[in-house]
Amino acid sequence: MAEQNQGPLGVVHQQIAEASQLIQLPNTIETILKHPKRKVEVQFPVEMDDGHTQMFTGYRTQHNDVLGPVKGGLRFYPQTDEEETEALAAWMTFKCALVQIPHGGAKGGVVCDPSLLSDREIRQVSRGYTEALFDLLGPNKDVPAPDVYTDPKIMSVMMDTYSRMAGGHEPGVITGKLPLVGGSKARESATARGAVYIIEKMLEKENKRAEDVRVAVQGFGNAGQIAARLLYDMGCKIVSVSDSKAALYEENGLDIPRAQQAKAGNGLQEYGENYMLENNMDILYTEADILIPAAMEGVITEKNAERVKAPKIMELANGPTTPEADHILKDQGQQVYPDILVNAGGVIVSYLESVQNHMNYYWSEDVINERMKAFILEAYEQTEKSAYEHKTTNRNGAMTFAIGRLQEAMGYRGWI
Ligand SMILES: NC(=O)C1=CN([C@@H]2O[C@H](COP(=O)(O)OP(=O)(O)OC[C@H]3O[C@@H](n4cnc5c(N)ncnc54)[C@H](O)[C@@H]3O)[C@@H](O)[C@H]2O)C=CC1
Ligand SMILES: O=C(O)CCC(=O)C(=O)O
Repeated sequence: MAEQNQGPLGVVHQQIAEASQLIQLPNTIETILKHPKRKVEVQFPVEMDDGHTQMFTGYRTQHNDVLGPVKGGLRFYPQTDEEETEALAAWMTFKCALVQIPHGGAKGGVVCDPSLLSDREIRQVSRGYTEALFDLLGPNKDVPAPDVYTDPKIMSVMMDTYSRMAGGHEPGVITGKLPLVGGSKARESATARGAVYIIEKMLEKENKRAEDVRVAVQGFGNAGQIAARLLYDMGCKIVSVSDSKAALYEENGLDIPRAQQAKAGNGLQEYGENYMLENNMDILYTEADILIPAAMEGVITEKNAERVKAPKIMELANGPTTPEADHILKDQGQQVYPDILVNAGGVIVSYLESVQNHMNYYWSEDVINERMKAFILEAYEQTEKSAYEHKTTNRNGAMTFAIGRLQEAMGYRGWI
């Protein structure tokens, strides 16, 4: 049954309800999982380059900390709001539980369009947000990280602001920093690489060659662009890529290094007019073996799920598929690999970054990739095993496994 709220919060509540029903979860636990521990809205002033002062609004939701300090990204995005932040924080709780790292879930956002801000203004927004939330953050409380339109430079400035206020070096307060100031190697590519490890394993199980696999990737930022490049380097045919302004399509496979060059220049459209899809969203309906939504929430809904042709949908974005669309895709025989599994490489390496910060000793890229691979492939096996045992979808498989761990921890800690 569809819940009234069809935004991201309605989506995550429906996902919790479906999984809870499958494992006959006690009502109290389902209720706890539908309510964040804390959500805050902050307003802070920033002096703009022209001398005037502008107020900015920021959000942070700490969803559930039964497994450890809460953790989750921060987006600088004009349309971000309290509801989106709360939904994304809940997904972080289930993601961390699924991949078995000792963290709870959180998420944050600042309402702004960084493409309209100078570097100095972005830095001041990062400082203002950190100052406003200082009391709630900390290596053992809440550890933010990058998400949409935020990057390692922003994370480094936030770490600097927190450290100054705390009166000592505190690298573990935030992850996704630049390596020179305590960031982990391999964090920038981690979200995409985690998904690629799963795809490699899947191809191995199905006895398929990368060269025979056609992939479409929606979103050409940290997650999408790096995934497209890693899969291209592996030999897959990347038939379509898109960002917020343009979508490219080439039946025989795009030249991804050339697309990256175009993106770094004037935009994907620079790749060539002949390759442009008329409508950006048409990327979702291309003939591909794997569709990777890697941009925003709610792009596959009951309105367009019937048009999606790819037999496998790997959710590199958070929340791209609504529950109604999930049901349509299942009836059409398509498999959706859920966000809390597919994009977990990012938070796994973030966890490894905080471990390195606590030790003050840093590992090589190979060590980090190998450790992340072990975590994510274990979660992949658990997802399929749980889906098989409950005769259900991979999303419900992942959610029931994660909820089972949360339930057990709540019991041990005496919450229930
Ligand atoms: N950065 C990370 O470590 C992680 C990111 N994610 C998720 O991955 C998704 C993408 O995040 P990032 O790549 O980090 O952000 P990003 O800021 O690096 O890139 C976002 C990309 O999405 C594109 N985009 C925005 N609206 C679009 C639209 N309507 N159609 C097509 N493309 C559109 C933008 O043009 C840009 O290329 C988000 O859902 C995020 O929550 C999930 C786990 C970790
Ligand atoms: O790296 C992290 O801590 C969180 C990344 C994130 O925001 C996500 O997985 O959605």
